[in-house]
Amino acid sequence: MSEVQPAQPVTPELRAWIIEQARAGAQPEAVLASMKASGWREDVAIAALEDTLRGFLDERAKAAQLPPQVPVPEPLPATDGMPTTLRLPDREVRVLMAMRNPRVIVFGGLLSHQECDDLMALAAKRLTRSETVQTDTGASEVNSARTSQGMFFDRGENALCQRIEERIAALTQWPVENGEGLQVLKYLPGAEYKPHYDYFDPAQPGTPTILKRGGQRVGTIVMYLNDPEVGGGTTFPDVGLEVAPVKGNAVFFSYDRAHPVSKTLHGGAPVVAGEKWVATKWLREGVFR
Ligand SMILES: O=C(O)CCC(=O)C(=O)O
Ligand SMILES: [Fe+2]
Repeated sequence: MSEVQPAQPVTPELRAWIIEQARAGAQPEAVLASMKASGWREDVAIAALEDTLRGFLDERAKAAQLPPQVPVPEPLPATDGMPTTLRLPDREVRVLMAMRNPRVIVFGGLLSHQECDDLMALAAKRLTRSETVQTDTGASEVNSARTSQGMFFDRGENALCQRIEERIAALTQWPVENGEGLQVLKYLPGAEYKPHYDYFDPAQPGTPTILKRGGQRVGTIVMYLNDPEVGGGTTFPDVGLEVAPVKGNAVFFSYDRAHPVSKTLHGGAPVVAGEKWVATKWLREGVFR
């Protein structure tokens, strides 16, 4: 049982001193040690440090014009130890790799091979040269950085889309209603998707219009529907990561700020041999209608 102690007030002088220490490059352990040496209880000192530094960083982020930090989907439990398998209501999914910054998780067997084949067959009839949202006007356009063919399903358009959407909602603990419809892309040899961010650039004039429908994108899941023979990995150039496109597997990543500090620059590497098919699911901050 912990003793009840009188509250120790975090005075403006103490806050100023903490910030001064941080600016001078003092290690948190050293700051904590000096606070303890001058009579602070450790738990109270930690809370005072956290609170002061968070406030300081929030102000600096605003001054640096960083977009606000927003909640993001998170598939793994916050408990210690990474699970190797996630038991979703309708399927067991393997965890193959996880990275903290940027948040990237690779899943094994998110889709069955049958589901991949069925999704490709449904999409094949409707493929057209890929378009991306043009952020200066909000309209769609053919973009030379994307040499794939693509199509969009509406959310819940058919039983297969519904099943995949519900599985992804369970995986990411993010409501089905906050998801865009699935996008399917097909790349032929030589085709690629040059590195880009999936969030909408806050500096572009068309972005406020796009954000009226569900807010920012905060997470992406790219599902691999087939095995290209060579090439076609999903690259994250800021951290030198490339995810192998393996049928049924998927890569998840999230971005809590619509800014390059998210380190979520990513692209589809050129396909060297064979075809590459993916289904992409984007998750929004709010309800996407
Ligand atoms: O094809 C890939 O590996 C990446 C696809 C992608 O970045 C997207 O659909 O936004
Ligand atoms: Fe992307």
